[in-house]
Amino acid sequence: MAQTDTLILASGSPRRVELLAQAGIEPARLMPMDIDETPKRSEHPRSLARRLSTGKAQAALAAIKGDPAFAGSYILAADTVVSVGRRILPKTEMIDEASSALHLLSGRSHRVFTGVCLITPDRTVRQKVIDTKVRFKRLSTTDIEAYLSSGQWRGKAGGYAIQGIAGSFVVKLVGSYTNVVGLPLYETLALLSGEGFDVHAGWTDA
Ligand SMILES: Cc1cn([C@H]2C[C@H](O)[C@@H](COP(=O)(O)OP(=O)(O)OP(=O)(O)O)O2)c(=O)[nH]c1=O
Repeated sequence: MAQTDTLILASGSPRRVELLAQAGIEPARLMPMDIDETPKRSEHPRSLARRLSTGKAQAALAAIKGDPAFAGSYILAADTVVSVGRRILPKTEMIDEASSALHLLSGRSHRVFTGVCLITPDRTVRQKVIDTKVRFKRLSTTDIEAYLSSGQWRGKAGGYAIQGIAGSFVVKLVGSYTNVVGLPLYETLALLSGEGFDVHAGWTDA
């Protein structure tokens, strides 16, 4: 069975590292991949999450190609997309983007799609997209202004982080919580163990 020392996480997201650690998995290498995340015209959020997670994993594969140090490595990547209907919300880097996203999310349901892609040592490509339905309470002006000043929206799909203050906005969640944070743990571990990775290797007392 493969061990943790063969896992490359093609991500710079601290949340994804934390989520894997939560499941006792510590990647041997972090390889953030900078790819163009612009959605195609009228691209469905599910297809965008699939395409970007696969793109990140393939970019990491290209980066290690031919390097004997990485022979036998597994590459894991993910991409999280938030949508209201067919409308894809941006990963917010500017406060006005976050403000528009929060106004749009207020008092309604939205969906969070996370694509997960695993490339195995024999270069098999496995991918899944998991979606979670989330309903926010109606956000007051004070809620939104206070959230914006918290800065927790920075670098987050849809302008919020459910694992922080925005957890208090959620009136209903149907599906995987970890999927919203950025990596659906149940499905990711199933993918890894299904491809021969020993997901229990790190389940020792901390
Ligand atoms: C919706 C939501 C997103 N997020 C984060 C997860 C991701 O880090 C980010 C979505 O952007 P992504 O492009 O999926 O990931 P990233 O750019 O942060 O990292 P990388 O591409 O290197 O893997 O939003 C939360 O932390 N909490 C949430 O509730």
